[in-house]
Amino acid sequence: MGHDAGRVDDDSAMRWNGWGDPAKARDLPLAVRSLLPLLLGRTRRPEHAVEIEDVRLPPSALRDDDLDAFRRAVGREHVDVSVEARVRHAGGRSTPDLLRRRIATQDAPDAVVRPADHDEVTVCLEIAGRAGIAVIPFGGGTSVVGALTPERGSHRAVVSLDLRRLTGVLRLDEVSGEAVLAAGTSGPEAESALAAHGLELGHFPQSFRYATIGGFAAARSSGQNSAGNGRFDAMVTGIRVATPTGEIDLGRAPGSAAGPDLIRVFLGSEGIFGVITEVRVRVHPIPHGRVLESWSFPDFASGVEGLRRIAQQGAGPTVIRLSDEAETAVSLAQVGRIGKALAKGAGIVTVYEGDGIPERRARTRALLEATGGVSAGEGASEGWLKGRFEGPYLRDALLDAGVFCETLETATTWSNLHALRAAVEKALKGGFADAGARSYIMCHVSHIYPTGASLYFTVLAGVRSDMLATWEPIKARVNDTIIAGGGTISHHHAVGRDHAPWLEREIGETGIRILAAIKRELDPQCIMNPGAVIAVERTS
Ligand SMILES: Cc1cc2nc3c(=O)[nH]c(=O)nc-3n(C[C@H](O)[C@H](O)[C@H](O)COP(=O)(O)OP(=O)(O)OC[C@H]3O[C@@H](n4cnc5c(N)ncnc54)[C@H](O)[C@@H]3O)c2cc1C
Repeated sequence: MGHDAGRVDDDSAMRWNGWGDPAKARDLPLAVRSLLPLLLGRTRRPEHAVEIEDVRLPPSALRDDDLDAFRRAVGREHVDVSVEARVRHAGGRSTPDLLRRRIATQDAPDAVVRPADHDEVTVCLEIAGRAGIAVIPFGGGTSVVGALTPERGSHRAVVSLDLRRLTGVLRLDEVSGEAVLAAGTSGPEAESALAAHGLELGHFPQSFRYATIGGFAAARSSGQNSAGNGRFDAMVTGIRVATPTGEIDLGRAPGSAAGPDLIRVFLGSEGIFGVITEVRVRVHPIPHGRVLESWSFPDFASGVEGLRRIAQQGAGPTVIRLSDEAETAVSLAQVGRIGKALAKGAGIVTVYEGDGIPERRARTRALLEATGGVSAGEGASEGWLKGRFEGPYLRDALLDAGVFCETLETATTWSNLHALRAAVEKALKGGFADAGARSYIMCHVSHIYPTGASLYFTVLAGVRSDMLATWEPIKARVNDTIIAGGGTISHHHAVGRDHAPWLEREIGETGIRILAAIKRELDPQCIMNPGAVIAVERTS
């Protein structure tokens, strides 16, 4: 399969204040522009966003001796205090992150430091520990939960430790189907290096082109092929981490009863315990053959029933994605067609890759037909496949046009899925209505398990006042609703700083104490990404 491979290891590959390839930035397509007034009423074009040259940052708080120490560790050219480098590492790619990039006065890390390997990472952590400098590991910079916000904690400065020089397949065991990948390897780099051996990892989040292997592990990512390949956690068989108090290298056997599984401690750790430098993953032969089929359901509920049966009976598509009526109506799943054709009901996209496609497809078809689905040919699935990494470009164009656009996600059991979806939708609609804004809420299910599924919401709103100030209380209300409604605070975007205040309500006070104790042991000075996942005051 083609993976749109390409190197993305230099900063300029990503638009500094938006998504993706700067050359692909574009205005809103006419069809979308005509649709918006119908959905949201009149919107107000915001002020022009600032250019990077006009951004004002506080001067770097690092001293010459700090910079010299980092330069000796990684090489002079790999320590950068320029405004451009600092701004490019000032946050992730959530809508609040992008809104913060649109104003002139910003905050940013005091320097960007780029180690080349595990040993250089270790030395950087030693320097930071001795000097009392906070460190934020930086992979692809695609976090959408505030995990890269330059928080200093109790420290005088913070550096962004950019890991994209740690690249490549470090070891390959073709007999066992395992590869050790350097943590800064991007999705396309990993797939093209494996493809040279006829192998595939098969992890394709929408951020695939920019996000890194270490970031997938640190944020417990889940990709579009999760129905076939599982979430990223499930692909990880080993991990190497540099922490401020020592190294840990885990995962010597495919199954083990040697105490609690410490690999899991680092999956989802978002840089708070140390820096993941290597990830061992299971790989499989590149699948040959791909079959696409789209389905139309009378409504979301019958589509969900089809998905539940597929998950519980192991029918076997590689990708399955169900859009609700609102998402189907505007063809959100097919980026090139958004707003062009208004469709009814709820649409499902299925993709099959690999062996045994005819049998897997026949099983899936039988289950979807039994729950009210009608096959709609390849069309919508082809459209989805073609545009599956392009959707985020649209958000920039919407923000430029004065339309608020953000996504959020959760997961719950099948029996609770409809209640949770309704509650989240109500919280979103109510929140925007209270702020005097019309909103359009869409939802899809794209990760399924025998016991439940994810819910992924895309929100558009005609916010006429300050977008960030309007969104923050609505997001808090939605988080409250998710926790009260039995959902997880994140199915795959992780915790970062945006969800941290809600984590305790999910894992309990004892859960937070366990995480804080691990952090105190590995990072006693709390230099590692302070304030992400657990509040700084819980770790001291
Ligand atoms: C448009 C868009 C679409 C997205 N689609 C998906 C999707 O489909 N599925 C999905 O799961 N997520 C998705 N995300 C979220 C994001 O891409 C994932 O969380 C991804 O795993 C982050 O990887 P990264 O390399 O960019 O990490 P970063 O954003 O750089 O970092 C994320 C967190 O991990 C830490 N970190 C990064 N690397 C390391 C390391 N080597 N060691 C220790 N800590 C580290 C950082 O400090 C930070 O706390 C999307 C984001 C965007 C903007």
